[in-house]
Amino acid sequence: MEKMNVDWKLEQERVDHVLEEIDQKVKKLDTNIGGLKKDIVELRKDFWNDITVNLDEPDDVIETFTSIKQQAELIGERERSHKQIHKQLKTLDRLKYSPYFGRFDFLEDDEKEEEKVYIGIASLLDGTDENFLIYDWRAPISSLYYDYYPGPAEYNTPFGTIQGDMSVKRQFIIKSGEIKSMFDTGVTIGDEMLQEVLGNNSNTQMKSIVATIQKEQNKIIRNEKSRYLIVQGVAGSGKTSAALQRVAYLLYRYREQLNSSNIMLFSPNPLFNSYVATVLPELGEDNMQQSTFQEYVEYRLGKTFKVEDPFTQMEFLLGDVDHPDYETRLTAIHYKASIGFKDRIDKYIEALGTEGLLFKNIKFRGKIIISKDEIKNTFYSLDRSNSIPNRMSILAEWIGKELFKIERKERGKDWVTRESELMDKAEYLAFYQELQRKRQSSEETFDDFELEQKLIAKEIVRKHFKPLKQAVKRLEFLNVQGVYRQLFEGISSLKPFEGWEQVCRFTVERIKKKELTYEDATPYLYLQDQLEGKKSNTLIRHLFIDEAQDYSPFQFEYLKQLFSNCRMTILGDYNQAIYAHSMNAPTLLSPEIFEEGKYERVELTKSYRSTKEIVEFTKCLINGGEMIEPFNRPGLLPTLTEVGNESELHDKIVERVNQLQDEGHQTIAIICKTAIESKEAFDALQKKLPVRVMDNETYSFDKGILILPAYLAKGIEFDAVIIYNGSNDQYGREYERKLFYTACTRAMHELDIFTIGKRTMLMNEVPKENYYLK
Ligand SMILES: Nc1ncnc2c1ncn2[C@@H]1O[C@H](COP(=O)(O)OP(=O)(O)OP(=O)(O)O)[C@@H](O)[C@H]1O
Repeated sequence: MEKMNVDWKLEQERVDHVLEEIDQKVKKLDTNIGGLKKDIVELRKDFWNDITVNLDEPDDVIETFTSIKQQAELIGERERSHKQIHKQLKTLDRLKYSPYFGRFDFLEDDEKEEEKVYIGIASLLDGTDENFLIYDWRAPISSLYYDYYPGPAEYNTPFGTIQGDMSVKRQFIIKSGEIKSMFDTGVTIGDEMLQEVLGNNSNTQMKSIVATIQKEQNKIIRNEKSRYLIVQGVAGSGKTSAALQRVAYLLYRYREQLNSSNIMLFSPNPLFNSYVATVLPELGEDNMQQSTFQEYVEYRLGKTFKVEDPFTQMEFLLGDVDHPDYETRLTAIHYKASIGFKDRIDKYIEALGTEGLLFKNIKFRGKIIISKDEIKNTFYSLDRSNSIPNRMSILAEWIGKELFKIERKERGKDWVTRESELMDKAEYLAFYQELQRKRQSSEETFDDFELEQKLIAKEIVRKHFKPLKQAVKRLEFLNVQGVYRQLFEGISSLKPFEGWEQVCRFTVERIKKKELTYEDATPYLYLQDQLEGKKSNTLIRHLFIDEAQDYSPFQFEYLKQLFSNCRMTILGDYNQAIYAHSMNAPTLLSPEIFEEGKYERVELTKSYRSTKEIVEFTKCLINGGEMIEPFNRPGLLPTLTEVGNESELHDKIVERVNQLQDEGHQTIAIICKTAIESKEAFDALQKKLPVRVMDNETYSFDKGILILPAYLAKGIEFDAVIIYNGSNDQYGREYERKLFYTACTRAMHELDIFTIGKRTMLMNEVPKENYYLK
């Protein structure tokens, strides 16, 4: 105890010293930034004064141009430095609040002196710029902190492995420059600290976990070897957290080659996007690009179709089982997600190289000017050794030329004369100015009125042809819709399975109505891109896919093509595979869909989110749950309350919510099965509680009482979770097991299940002592 007090005093003195150093740095930077700001303001003010503008002779023009360029570069450079310093100041500000969270002492083999390594969210050098007062948590040496306990230890650097011996390993909680707690730790870092962090109330925004990264998570964060890193992690095991720290790590490790615009995160819904948006800025990094697969689909197909989103698909499948299309859809969803369907499309594409492509007539002013047959004949007359996309671009060029011929002929037509007469003053003036401009840059002379009329005609026709030409460039003459439909219309009459006819009928009917189901979106885009030869995205160099169990093998093939040079970090949990296509079928998490030797797979089995009691309960809800290991944070048993009717249900929920709030819980989620049930719950509860309902249009959430369907709660956590109606009527099918599990695992501290009538059979395997029957 005595020693600890002395240590504490010494450590606080060091913190004070570091804070002084930070202050010195801030002062220095403040002076620099002040000077820079003044420079920029003055440079901007004098921009034109310092430039010699002379446009008389070509040489002078070049000189003027160079002078402008130089001046602009000068400002640009100052502005970049300004931004840089601004960023440094922000980081120093964070360090000032909490300079570091860990320390270990390391004696490198063959060295005499032990180094005391302090770890924080950024590196800090002392006044001589030689010694590290703080090491960035991402520096090579810092990995020792996450990977070893005192004893022999080693770490990798770009120049080789360094070996040595670690002695002290210490953790700190420092707030406002004051050490609040300090522990010497052993095997795992931060049992005490984790207890403290995890015991806190949940937040509406995810937090960074740098101070308490666990060894197995560190493996994910620092992995550099494989093209595809697959992480199967149980609910609450820190997959999303590890993914975000990994983004920060990559940005640090490859800071010369990589910036935040080269990294993209695909997340399950827009709400999740905002939930994770603060983690990287908290670590002093810019956020990566974020999107959802659906956003991409909408961007590509939203103008052509009413595209169904995955939530609507889910509502359908969770809803009326007796719907006449129910079984057909289920079959279609499974098949269209599979590699079998992709193979079929690949064969189809091969055949399309010889026959079967469909085109659209090109019309101008209501008349066909190039017919679809003409286009088709031209396409199939092209050398077949060229790929379809190559032939498509040759075809587009041919159409472009044909259009130009037609365009020229149109100029003399009556409609053009009429239009030129109808031109209003403003339009005419615009044309006239354009002509003047052309006159300056052209050899032609325009004295003649007739010539001017001709040019006006040319401009009018050009204007009308412009959208047509642009559409041709976008290959819109190809009838992708028809080609896709044809797949289900008997051209390839091979029946892959029983019930295929119904799937065909259903698909064609939908497409005719300009509707595209979610399961059709990926195959449709795949087919389109294969025919058109879409270039893959080269900007994104690292793609993160969270909730990867929601992606089908077909989607993965598609993503691989879309991001062909990209590394991928793929994270998910097969026990949370709640979409129909991923149930009892391979998903993006399944090793068999990856090429041997190209991927690495990491498993996380420890759950950090929920109390031990909640994890012991939820692990019994799924098959194979034995391997889930709770982090040892004690709490109360989950409860089960059976009631007789809805009004009793609402009374009990109100009572419980009030109690939870009194206990200090700030985010309380009432989780329903579907959006429809959420709406009903909201209507009933809103008179009695300040509740908010969330749907797939909700982009962020605040603390309080929330009602939402389980599929929207994915990836997110709450202090307390109330299952709205966990009865056997609601969750009576095997199909709903993973949904129920996902809902229950959102709880950090408290889980209460209410049921009208008999509880769900999905709880059959849960031992009675794992919950409290009210
Ligand atoms: N090493 C850690 N230190 C502190 N907190 C952690 C750590 N690992 C995970 N957590 C916490 O556990 C909770 C769950 O983490 P996260 O959401 O990243 O898990 P997940 O595996 O993505 O979960 P799910 O699949 O259920 O959505 C979060 O509150 C996170 O902050």
